[in-house]
Amino acid sequence: ASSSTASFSRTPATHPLSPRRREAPPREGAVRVLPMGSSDMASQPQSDSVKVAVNVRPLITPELVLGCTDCVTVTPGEPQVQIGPHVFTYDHVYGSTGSSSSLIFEQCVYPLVDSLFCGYNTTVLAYGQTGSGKTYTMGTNYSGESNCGGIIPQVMETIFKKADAMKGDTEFLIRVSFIEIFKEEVFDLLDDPGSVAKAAAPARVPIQIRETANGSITLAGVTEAEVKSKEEMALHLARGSLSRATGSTNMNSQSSRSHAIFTISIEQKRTSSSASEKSTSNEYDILSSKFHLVDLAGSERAKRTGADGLRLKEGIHINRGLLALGNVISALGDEKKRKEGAFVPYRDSKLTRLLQDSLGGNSKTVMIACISPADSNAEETINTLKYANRARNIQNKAVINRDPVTAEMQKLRSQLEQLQSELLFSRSGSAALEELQLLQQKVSLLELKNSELYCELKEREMSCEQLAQRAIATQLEKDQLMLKLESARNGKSWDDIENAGSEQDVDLMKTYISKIQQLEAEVTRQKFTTACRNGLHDRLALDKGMLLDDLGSGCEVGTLEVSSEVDEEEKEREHSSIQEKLDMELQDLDKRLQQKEAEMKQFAKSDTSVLKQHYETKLHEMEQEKRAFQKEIEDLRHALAKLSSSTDECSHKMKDNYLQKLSMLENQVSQLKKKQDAHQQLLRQKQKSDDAAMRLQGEIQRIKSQKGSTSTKDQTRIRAI
Ligand SMILES: Nc1ncnc2c1ncn2[C@@H]1O[C@H](COP(=O)(O)OP(=O)(O)OP(=O)(O)O)[C@@H](O)[C@H]1O
Repeated sequence: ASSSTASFSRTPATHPLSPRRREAPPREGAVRVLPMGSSDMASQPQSDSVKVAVNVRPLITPELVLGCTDCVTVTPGEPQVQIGPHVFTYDHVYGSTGSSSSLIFEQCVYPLVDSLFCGYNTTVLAYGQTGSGKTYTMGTNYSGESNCGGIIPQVMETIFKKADAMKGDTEFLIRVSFIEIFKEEVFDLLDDPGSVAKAAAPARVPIQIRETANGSITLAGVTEAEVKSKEEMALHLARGSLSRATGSTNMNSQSSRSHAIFTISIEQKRTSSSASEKSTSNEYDILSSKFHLVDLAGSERAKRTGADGLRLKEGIHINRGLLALGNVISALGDEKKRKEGAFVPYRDSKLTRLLQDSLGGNSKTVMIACISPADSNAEETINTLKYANRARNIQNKAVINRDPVTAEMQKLRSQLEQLQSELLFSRSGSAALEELQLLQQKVSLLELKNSELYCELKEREMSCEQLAQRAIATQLEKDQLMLKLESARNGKSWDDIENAGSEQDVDLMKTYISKIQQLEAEVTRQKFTTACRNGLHDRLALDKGMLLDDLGSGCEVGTLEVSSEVDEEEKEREHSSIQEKLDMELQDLDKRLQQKEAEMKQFAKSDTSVLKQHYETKLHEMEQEKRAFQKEIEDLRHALAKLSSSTDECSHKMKDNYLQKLSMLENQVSQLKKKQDAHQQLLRQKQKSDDAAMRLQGEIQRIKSQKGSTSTKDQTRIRAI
């Protein structure tokens, strides 16, 4: 981890991978930034409105215990939320019978990761009242569990997947920082490795916010830890989450008392080796971009949170920061004010200063408004929805962040080359100079075309990837529906069917589907290779025919005979090199087939009957356990019902105890149910994957025999030639 000046600026710091890297001073110092108008180094700003999604969490146990009812309605098939007489429309709505919450990442955040790799700054911001599910949605309270489903863990995974895929021609430098704004002071959550103990909090030194001459915001001395893997990044997230200030209130037993910003910085340098690539890569040389993942503290009312003393003070600071944020959103979201160029009060709080670029600046931003559906929270929910609605009008101006020093160097270098060649050719006459200029024009046109094609290629690659993801999702949905249908046919009740399918199963299904897709793609590729090779042989045969025709057409002149001999020799050489190539291709094919076969064997190796027996015993045990828990729950509910009529202190305490125990038991039962369903799904999945493996094995067998026959044909043809 390095301690440096982190930039929240509109443009990047100098890339450490650049040829002449400027070392940043250890704690503070101005980062060289590119003026917004420099069009040769930064691309034209993309006007982009802030996208807003609403996530409605389910009613949680404390709300159910209090007898709250659901007062939020999502219009089917529309990103629209209704609460009382108010109707709001957003870019997306999730939860409470809107789209499934698991789609948030895919639809809202995945495109931002793509933009991050194209050099844009990006932000995801979770906003909402206390206890509305911001931390849950963002996954900020990450404890190291691999499958917690929050946005940040998924972002981490996707970033490293993409970086791995681009490793061939791009060098990456990935860093993370994690800060919190607690009582209007900024603290570094990665600063102290042992900062788990909250008692150490007073010793923490707040970080200063600095503003450079051109208005960019930096954090002096914040830890920017370089990470090489998803696991390393996750470790920093988990460590920072532990250090974050949380406390218990009546509204949330684990309430975040600070605004947290987890920032992933990516610096990429293309390392294209071929000369043609180099000529077009100038513009893509070094890109620096940042992904801010913001989990705000929730707005709260002291009356409802029951906060006093320290908690009350924290609450006041939280509300003050959120009020300032609300004012900024209002100023930016009001079209009339924006057109009049009204003042935006970014400087009113540290939160708004740090989010200056995310709201109305150089960033592509998605805001996720989290709401509770409980009628007791209706007033706060309406407020959140109103703010979210206003945020949709905010216009950002995102630019691709290129490293300014490298871009400047590149420009100077090409100027120098131009001048040198002009000087050289001015000495050898004006005709040569004209010719040179024509050639230069041609070259720059070709370079332009090349870079356009490169961009198009990248876009196509991205859309291909997205399509593949969509295909997996659709297949998954189809499989789930088939499972449900099967369950319905087996006489399962609708409730059981609806509740079946834990996240674990969904993941397992995803893995199988993508594996099957991979194998199918491999099979198609091999078919294609065989077809290409056959085409090549046909062409070779044709060539040979033409050659014989040429020879037989009576070349009487001696010189012609000589040239034919030379031609023949050349063709022979060509053919033998093609033969070598084909041999290598065949060997490669053989190797691949062996690999696939080994994979298939592995796939089919596990003994279904033993597995089945194991799972069935497990299922039986779980059923027993679940029944015992359910009985206990029933008993507790009876006891509770009896106690609810009495008002004395002792019964009150007992009631509290029972409630606690009840929610604990409910939790255990739901865990067990999930496990049980997971086991059942595993059994079904095993069967399915066996079928798929069989199918693929058949396919491979077919290719093998095809390969055998084509290889004999190859040999015969080549021998004939
Ligand atoms: N989608 C969801 N499904 C199930 N439970 C949820 C969901 N979202 C939130 N919860 C539960 O609601 C409670 C409050 O969530 P969380 O702590 O994320 O709220 P918050 O908005 O971050 O609150 P605060 O602002 O006080 O920190 C937690 O117990 C969490 O497990």
